[in-house]
Amino acid sequence: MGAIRLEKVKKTFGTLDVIPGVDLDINDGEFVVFVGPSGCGKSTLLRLIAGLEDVTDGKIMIDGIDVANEAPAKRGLSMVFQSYALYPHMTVFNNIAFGLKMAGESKEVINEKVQSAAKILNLTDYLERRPGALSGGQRQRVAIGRAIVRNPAAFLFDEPLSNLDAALRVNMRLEITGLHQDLKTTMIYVTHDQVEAMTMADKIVVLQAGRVEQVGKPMDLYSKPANKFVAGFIGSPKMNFLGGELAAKHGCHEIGVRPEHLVVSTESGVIPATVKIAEHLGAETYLHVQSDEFGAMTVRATGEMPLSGNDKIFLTPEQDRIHRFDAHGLALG
Ligand SMILES: Nc1ncnc2c1ncn2[C@@H]1O[C@H](COP(=O)(O)OP(=O)(O)OP(=O)(O)O)[C@@H](O)[C@H]1O
Repeated sequence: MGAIRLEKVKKTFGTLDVIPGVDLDINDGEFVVFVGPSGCGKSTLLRLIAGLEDVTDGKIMIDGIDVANEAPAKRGLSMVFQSYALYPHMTVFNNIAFGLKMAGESKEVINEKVQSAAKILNLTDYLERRPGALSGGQRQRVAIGRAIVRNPAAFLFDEPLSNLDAALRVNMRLEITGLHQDLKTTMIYVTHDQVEAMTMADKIVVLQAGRVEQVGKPMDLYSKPANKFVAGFIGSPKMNFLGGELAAKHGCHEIGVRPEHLVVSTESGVIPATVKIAEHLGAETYLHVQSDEFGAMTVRATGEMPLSGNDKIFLTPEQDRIHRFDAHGLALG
């Protein structure tokens, strides 16, 4: 089991109100991603769940029991850190086995669990090496192995991939998603990278300044963001926000149009613009353009797009892809 519920969880550091009050339900077996900009409180929220920080107020329920005042070891959760936190003088086997040895497990049980985790993580050939002789991705897998053998109610990941290079990050992302599919254990994953959130999560929790801005499935946040913050944070490149008469025509303060929802024409359209930079990626092209009325905008076009700097173009938002926002930045239905 691994259902986690936060009830009015608050955290202050001295006079700093980092988490003013969060309510959240995480279902057993769910992959939940906490995402938000630097300093929004996502690591703090994870550390509160893990018990590495004490709550100022509120309840942390794991399978119906409030663990807010329990020691970390009593919560049945396993945390995987960005820094791996491996013991450099121990072999991979002993690093993975460490927690089990401390818990007084028998040699047979330890061997069986370590071998089984090593198999899942493709580490069988590396069990006798020390962490210094491993790649970053392999070290990360050892850290995950150490979490797996404890058979936790939930795995907690704190930006586990941010020390890895871009290609390895994509690989490890797939490995962790695959691991979740195999183990079906609750996972809470903290990242500032909305691409990781979109690709890995069953459920995304978008945080800003310690507040939950929106909770939902990745594609729901993409297609129905609750406000401008979520609209601008989820999706890449970022949504364009356009005010003025165009917004007034749609009965709102501002409209939001994603770069992939602007139709590009060299002949006619709603928004005249000048291409500043065209980034040709092969399958798609990012156009960074300037409009007299709306300023800098980004457009994502697919197919052949033989455009370059200073070309004059016209952009037309796809009607059914327009997001409408009021003066407070809240989405209008
Ligand atoms: N021990 C502490 N004492 C005082 N302030 C802290 C402490 N830990 C965190 N904070 C503050 O709480 C806020 C949230 O920090 P937190 O690390 O949770 O953010 P984050 O969203 O994980 O950011 P990042 O992506 O940069 O790690 C920040 O303003 C931070 O400076």
